[in-house]
Amino acid sequence: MRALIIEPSPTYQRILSRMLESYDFDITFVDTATAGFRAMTAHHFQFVCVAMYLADLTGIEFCQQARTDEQAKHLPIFIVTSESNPELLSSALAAGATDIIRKDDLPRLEEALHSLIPLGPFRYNISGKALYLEDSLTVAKATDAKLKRLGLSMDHAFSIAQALELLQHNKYELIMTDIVLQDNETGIDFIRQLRSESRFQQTPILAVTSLESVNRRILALQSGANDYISKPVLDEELFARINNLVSANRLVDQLTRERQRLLELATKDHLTGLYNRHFMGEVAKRRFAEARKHQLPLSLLVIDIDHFKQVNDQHGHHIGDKVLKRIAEALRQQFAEHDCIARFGGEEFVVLLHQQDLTMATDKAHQLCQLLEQLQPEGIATSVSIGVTSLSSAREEFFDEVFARADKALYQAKQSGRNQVVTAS
Ligand SMILES: Nc1nc2c(ncn2[C@@H]2O[C@H](COP(=O)(O)OP(=O)(O)OP(=O)(O)O)[C@@H](O)[C@H]2O)c(=O)[nH]1
Repeated sequence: MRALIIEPSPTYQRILSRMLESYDFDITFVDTATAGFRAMTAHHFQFVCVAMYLADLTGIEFCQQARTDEQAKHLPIFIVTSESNPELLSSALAAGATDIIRKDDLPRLEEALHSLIPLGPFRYNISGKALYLEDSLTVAKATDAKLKRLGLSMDHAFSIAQALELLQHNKYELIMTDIVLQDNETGIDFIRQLRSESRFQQTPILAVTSLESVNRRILALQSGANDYISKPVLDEELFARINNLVSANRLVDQLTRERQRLLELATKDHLTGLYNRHFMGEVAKRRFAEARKHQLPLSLLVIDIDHFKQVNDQHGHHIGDKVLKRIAEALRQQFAEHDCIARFGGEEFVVLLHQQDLTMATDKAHQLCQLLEQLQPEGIATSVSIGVTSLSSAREEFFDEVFARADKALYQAKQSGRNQVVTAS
């Protein structure tokens, strides 16, 4: 990594040198624009800092001249100055300076370098794999080398079929596609195909288009590409666009995971992973309304472990927890996904049986009672008592009322000796 500093003041040369030394730059110091141009012909620099006033040119004139040279057209050039005259500063930007760094605000140079220079100490924080659909092996190889410098390894596909095959077996941080492909295929078809599948809805897609094809670029974006880059591809632009795409996608991933975590915390019981009482209340509201509206059956089981206090007392709370988890697992296996199962508290569980009438619900309750009697979680003989009821079709009922009826049935099951089902209509 080479940097060029064109600075006549030895003091500022020292200050800049000290500031950049931790970044392991190979720095060339010169004190005139002429010497600067000479150095730029001899070496390739990653960026240049130039003072505003030099013996031969101003920093503004230096920028103007540098920008006429093809090699230095896109080179980051920072004018480092004590000047604060806004007109002077805006003419520096107009002349092609990348940024103006005030001498009393030098840390801004570091910030600017972080966003501009993709290599060395300023390497983007990217890793993983990219897929590139490109029918030219030469272009693909050159891109592979560039992506390696960014920290991405690249798989290359010549055709859409090959790309889709690779996507079956690999996870990619980024998908790049050329727009014009061989055999009447286009990158637009590929992008549309990807976006039609839910698993690729969020994957960042970068379209690679030729400079003049504005319509294709628009079509690529309309088809679902997140961004495009035009050929001939400039390294710095490619790095910046990829970095933006991959970082934004990671942020979305992170937020999605966090949202999922918060949702779990709010809706699930932390010990068993079953829904909690609050969530069951919310689901019940919707299911009750739906059942009333369409005259559908709906039933409720209230399940309570018998003499659970003895399990805790004889085997310890820790084993009691394991028993609760094992019973929760059995409930999950026993009921369908659309039946809402919740731990209501302590050793009590509630199941909302979707579109099942009282007879069906009672059968299920009996099966469950037998299953749990045989389960012997942690080698401990356990049983449950179950109260069953259904939503009345004759009159409007709400959850609390139906729950109270099932709970009363459960109480009767306990009173009648436990390990049994009582049905209330
Ligand atoms: N291990 C464990 N025990 C719990 C938890 N929540 C509640 N309990 C225990 O569950 C037991 C419930 O006892 P009781 O309400 O007397 O009921 P029971 O012993 O099951 O008797 P019956 O319901 O009448 O058959 C108490 O000992 C509580 O401490 C929990 O999260 N983990």
